[in-house]
Amino acid sequence: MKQISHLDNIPSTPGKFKMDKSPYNRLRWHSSLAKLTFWSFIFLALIFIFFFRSPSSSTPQALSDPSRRYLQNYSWGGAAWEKRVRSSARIRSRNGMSVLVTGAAGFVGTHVSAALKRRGDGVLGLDNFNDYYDPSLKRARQALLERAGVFIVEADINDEALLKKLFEVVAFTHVMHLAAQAGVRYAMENPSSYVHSNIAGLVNLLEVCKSANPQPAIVWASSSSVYGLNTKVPFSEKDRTDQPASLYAATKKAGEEIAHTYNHIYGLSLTGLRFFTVYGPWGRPDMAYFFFTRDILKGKSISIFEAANHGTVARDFTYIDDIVRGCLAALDTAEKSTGSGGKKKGPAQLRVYNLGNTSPVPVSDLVSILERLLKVKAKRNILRLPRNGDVQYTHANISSAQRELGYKPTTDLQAGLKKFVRWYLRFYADGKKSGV
Ligand SMILES: O=C(O)[C@H]1O[C@H](OP(=O)(O)OP(=O)(O)OC[C@H]2O[C@@H](n3ccc(=O)[nH]c3=O)[C@H](O)[C@@H]2O)[C@H](O)[C@@H](O)[C@@H]1O
Repeated sequence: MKQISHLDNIPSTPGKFKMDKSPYNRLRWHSSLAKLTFWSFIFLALIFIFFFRSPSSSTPQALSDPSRRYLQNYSWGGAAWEKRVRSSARIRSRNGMSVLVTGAAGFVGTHVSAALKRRGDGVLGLDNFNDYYDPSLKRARQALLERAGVFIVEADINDEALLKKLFEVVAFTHVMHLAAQAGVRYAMENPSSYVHSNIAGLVNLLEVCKSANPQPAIVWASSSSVYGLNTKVPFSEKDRTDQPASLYAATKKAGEEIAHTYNHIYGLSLTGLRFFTVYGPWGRPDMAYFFFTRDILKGKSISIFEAANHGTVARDFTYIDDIVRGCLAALDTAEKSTGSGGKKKGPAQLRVYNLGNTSPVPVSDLVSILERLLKVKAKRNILRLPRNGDVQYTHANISSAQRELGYKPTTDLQAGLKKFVRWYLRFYADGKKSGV
């Protein structure tokens, strides 16, 4: 009876479940309700399992699939957010430009953003702060830029809605596209992250740029790695680039072809810059000069690669300030896109330049310079160059950049590493940051 009195408290529902006052019917109604509750529970449980456990659901997949882990739900939008975006992108000098810098919390992105801001250009940063390397270094760069008045929007270049919104809020004249999955050897560990950022992300960005009105001019980071197995040195832009040695190089090469397509069809002005092993303060901890420094200081042995028959492995190491000057010159000489409003009005500029130092240095010499600067002897472990994407030698011919951008590198490896080491020791001085 207690149960019946309990049922009495259930509000009457119209139609099928209309209550009858007889005790017998009440019992029957009770059993129907119990069944209904039971089956509703099963139904809800199935829905829960379908949406929250199925492989197509975004939450678990975002965790298990490394290529999706950057597409988190970043919060953006709203009046205050738009105000910050506008203020960061506001031009403060005569003839200045308004630049969207992707990968702004990255090594090159931070330096380029700061340099643009210093001369009065409007700069808005974009970065997904992924954990390919220690995100706290990216956060420290972000803090540096914030003090300079550059706001970094936290989002992935694959986020179409966000990119569209940014172009609605600001009529960017230029895009400096530096967001990418970098690193040659990591491509064997996480290939999909290269496709996600360097191909899908690039296409998404170009799609939004081609529809923007006005269309911006785009300067973006390609790589010396596109020369791959090319043996003709120094590497000139006209040399073959159809033998990439790593998936990373292949995605950068694909980027150059994709750039051609968007230039051809939509009139986007596009300049690709082939960077040669860029190093310096605020650099990337996944690069050899950086982790050699860390490991030498820790007394850990370092692996130095050599080619067959003790062949020298060398790089055309290029100092960050030289690269920044090259990037700014590429932006300054970029012509307008010609497809604004959806109709291409004529051929648009399509360029590619080597930005190197023109003086390759063997990796073993790099280590000797570090030993002198750190005043610590390295524990050298000489290894045969693994077959994981590395090439033996890079050397840039920079005559095109010299002629057309006025590019002239001025910092040699000794001077550049001195600045890097000074920064490194100061940045990690408190012993709290690991350097990785
Ligand atoms: O300029 C480029 O195209 C590329 O430069 C670097 O790639 P990489 O030149 O391979 O730079 P590191 O990874 O710093 O290697 C520098 C040199 O040290 C050597 N190395 C690397 C790691 C190691 O443990 N031992 C070692 O001897 C490599 O073989 C290479 O010759 C960047 O990581 C790429 O993102 C960039 O696109």
